[in-house]
Amino acid sequence: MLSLKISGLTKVYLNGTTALDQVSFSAQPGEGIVLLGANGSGKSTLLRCILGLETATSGDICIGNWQISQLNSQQLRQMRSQLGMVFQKFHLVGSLSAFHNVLHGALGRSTSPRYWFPATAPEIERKRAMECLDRVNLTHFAQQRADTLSGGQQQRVAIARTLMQNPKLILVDEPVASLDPQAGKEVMDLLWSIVREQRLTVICTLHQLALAREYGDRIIGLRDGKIQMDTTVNYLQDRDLTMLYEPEFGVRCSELGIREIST
Ligand SMILES: Nc1ncnc2c1ncn2[C@@H]1O[C@H](COP(=O)(O)OP(=O)(O)OP(=O)(O)O)[C@@H](O)[C@H]1O
Repeated sequence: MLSLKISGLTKVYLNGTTALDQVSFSAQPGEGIVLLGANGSGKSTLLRCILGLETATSGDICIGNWQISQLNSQQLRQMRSQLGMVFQKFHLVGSLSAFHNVLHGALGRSTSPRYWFPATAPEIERKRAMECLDRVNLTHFAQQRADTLSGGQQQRVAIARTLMQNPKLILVDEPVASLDPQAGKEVMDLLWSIVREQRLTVICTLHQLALAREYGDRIIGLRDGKIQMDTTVNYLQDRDLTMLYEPEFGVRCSELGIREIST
């Protein structure tokens, strides 16, 4: 379990775009945060800064005892090995089996070539990979090529690969954007039950407001790189959601599943 503290984080890209503007918040161990915001509001930039893939223009990020701006590249790699990442597009190696993809989750622990192949990986890692596949209910698909699995199954393999890392904090970027509603719900149920049982800290970007309401303990909304709202789901107001998405983006509230505001 890791805590996360973001203080005054600002990111201005070289072309002058301010993607994040004085973003500050903390996440406690075991907290499930859903990050909302229209396209271009800064969600991916925030995740990339947390991963140390983008350098902040100012401000800082502390993950556990690591202060990201102070880390050298070796320390950054060490820090990243504690973070799991689940992406919209799965990022599996399609020609490899589900099992082999999951095994690759152990590569953060060792760069030894032994870890690259199922035949040479240590027995303990192979056993763990099967346990991770079992946790996502894919034991029977272990030897199947990843690119022959359905989208929902591929996302479950990606979750198993993340589990293989033994992450303390998980960053999830639109995990169900390429899935149909049923598969998306199954993936979210699975992901959140794992997060709960392991008390992982999770930050998950979503575009589906119904899912955000269902799964987020806490919802942080970004607009134009600024935090527009930070609230627990019980206190989430339709008005707050409207402020995130309207009016500049021209999205009708009803299309987003937000009730129209009567005032
Ligand atoms: N490498 C980059 N160089 C310049 N500008 C960038 C770069 N990456 C992102 N931006 C800009 O930063 C802003 C925030 O982008 P970001 O991708 O973080 O938003 P987002 O909320 O993740 O959007 P989406 O929901 O569409 O994924 C946008 O205006 C985007 O055009």
